Amino acid sequence: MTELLTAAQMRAIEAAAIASGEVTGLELMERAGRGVVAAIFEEWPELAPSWGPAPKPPEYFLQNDEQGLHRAVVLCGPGNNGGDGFVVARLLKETGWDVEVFLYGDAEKLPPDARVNYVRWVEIGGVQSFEFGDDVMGPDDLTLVVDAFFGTGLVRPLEGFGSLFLSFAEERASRFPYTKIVSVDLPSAVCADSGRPIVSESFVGLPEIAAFPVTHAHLTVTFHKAKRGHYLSDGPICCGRLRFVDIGLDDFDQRVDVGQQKPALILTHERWPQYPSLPKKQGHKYSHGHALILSGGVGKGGAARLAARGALRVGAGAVTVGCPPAALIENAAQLNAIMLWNVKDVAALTDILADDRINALCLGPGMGVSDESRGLVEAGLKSGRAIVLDADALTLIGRDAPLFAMLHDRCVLTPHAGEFARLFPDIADKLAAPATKGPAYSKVDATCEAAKRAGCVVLFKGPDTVIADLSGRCSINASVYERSAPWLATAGSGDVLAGFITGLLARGFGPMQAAESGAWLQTECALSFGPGLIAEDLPEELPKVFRALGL
Ligand SMILES: NC(=O)C1=CN([C@@H]2O[C@H](COP(=O)(O)OP(=O)(O)OC[C@H]3O[C@@H](n4cnc5c(N)ncnc54)[C@H](OP(=O)(O)O)[C@@H]3O)[C@@H](O)[C@H]2O)[C@@H](O)CC1
Ligand SMILES: [K+]
Repeated sequence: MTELLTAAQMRAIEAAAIASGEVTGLELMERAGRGVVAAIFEEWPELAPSWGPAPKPPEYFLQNDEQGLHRAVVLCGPGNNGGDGFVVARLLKETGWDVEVFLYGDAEKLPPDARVNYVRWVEIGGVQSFEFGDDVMGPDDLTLVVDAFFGTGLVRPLEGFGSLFLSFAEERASRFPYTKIVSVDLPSAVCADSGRPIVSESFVGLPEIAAFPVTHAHLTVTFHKAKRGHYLSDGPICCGRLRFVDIGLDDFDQRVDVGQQKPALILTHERWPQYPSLPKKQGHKYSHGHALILSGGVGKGGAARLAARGALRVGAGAVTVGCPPAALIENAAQLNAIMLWNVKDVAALTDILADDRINALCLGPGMGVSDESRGLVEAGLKSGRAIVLDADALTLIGRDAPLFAMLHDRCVLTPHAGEFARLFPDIADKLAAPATKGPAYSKVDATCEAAKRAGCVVLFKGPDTVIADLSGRCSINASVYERSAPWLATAGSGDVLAGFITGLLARGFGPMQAAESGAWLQTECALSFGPGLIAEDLPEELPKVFRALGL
């Protein structure tokens, strides 16, 4: 599990490192720029000089005989991101590249370290001036555009020639696939905390992110640790691929008070040793819990059956589908290892819940939004059991304040964006409002606020699934970059996720752990199966995923 930083946290870590006297800002900037160049050569070895993938010391570069090998345009902004750009420009030039640099800002006002690197650059190359009408990207042989306009300091929309330059770069890369765009730290115009483009009022109302002046990089190279914006919202689309450069700040993470806000964690393979309870080691079926999934009526049972299969595969000792009497035959024809009970009404459910071996419930998939369904949700909540509320149950809770008020700390809500907006309309409005200044309100902020209000775990679905509990703990299961699994967008995959979480609750996982693990496993199953996946495949892929995890 890795912590995702906000811009403020990154600044605090950098400040602590500099205050310690162990490193200077200038050294950090040099490491950053050097790391960007090394990452470019690792990403595209054909761009690397013949002596290897990483830059060698400058004195070596200056003697090389590979002049004019490639051409780069480096876009430098008015702060330290721009300073990194000057370092990159210098190193590329010393490697034998033709390099043109543009400065968006006033050289006299650059912060001290950026200013030093500006001066170092102008000793070996010029800073171009911009005239409207110029083709600033130059001849067609452009290999690389380095976007060093803004990083963690972005607070306002990019305007004037700054936004024009990004459009030029985008246009060039779209015409010539060999022209690569590399963003330093973050794609300029993307907010470090939210992943949302910071847009000017004049763009408000335009639906497409493509219409905004924002970099869609092929590669983004960031420093120390990922920022939230790399994983949230449009961040991943704008970053392209993401590489990390170690600039020697690890020792300072712990020495910094990163403020009141708890860190957001990104779910990774490393977390699995924390859940030793996942493999079954001993015990009989009921010692691994009994999950009850309520189903809809005739012809509406598919969603609950998918959830039940997910709960069983993830390891619940016993799983039962409860359905109205008319749907018993339909369900019986489809289920074997999963038990089937007649839950004809609220009284029947209350009777069943007298059996305290039933320790986890799943309500919502295919359930309908009738008064009867409302009664079942109320009975489920009253029982105090660990409970996953999905789909129709979320609709019911969203329109019924007394039901909402019954949510408790053993509940997990699993809304997609539409359901989230029905449950938390004011929070959804804040998230949907155009981000005109940074740091912008993020999906992490929205999910944490929702969890606090609901008093339980909220899992807000998407490629950037955010999971939060009422204590402020928050994690992101990102199905982006190397974990991108767009084929997960298939009917029923949400029902299986609800089933995974319910099964894990039955296994004794806490609500937050169950939600995190369920979401992570769902992506792993999708990645393991690959394109062509349908919801039924997800539970069947779990044994393979468990084997790969060594469970
Ligand atoms: N932290 C670290 O450890 C390391 C950080 N490093 C690098 O430093 C970068 C952060 O540098 P940074 O703080 O100077 O911010 P940056 O993004 O260059 O913005 C500069 C200033 O521009 C302004 N401004 C904002 N938006 C604007 C707009 N739309 N249009 C016009 N102006 C705008 C705003 O200033 P303001 O005008 O509000 O006073 C802002 O402060 C980081 O991303 C990384 O690349 C590395 O060197 C290695 C170690
Ligand atoms: K940038």
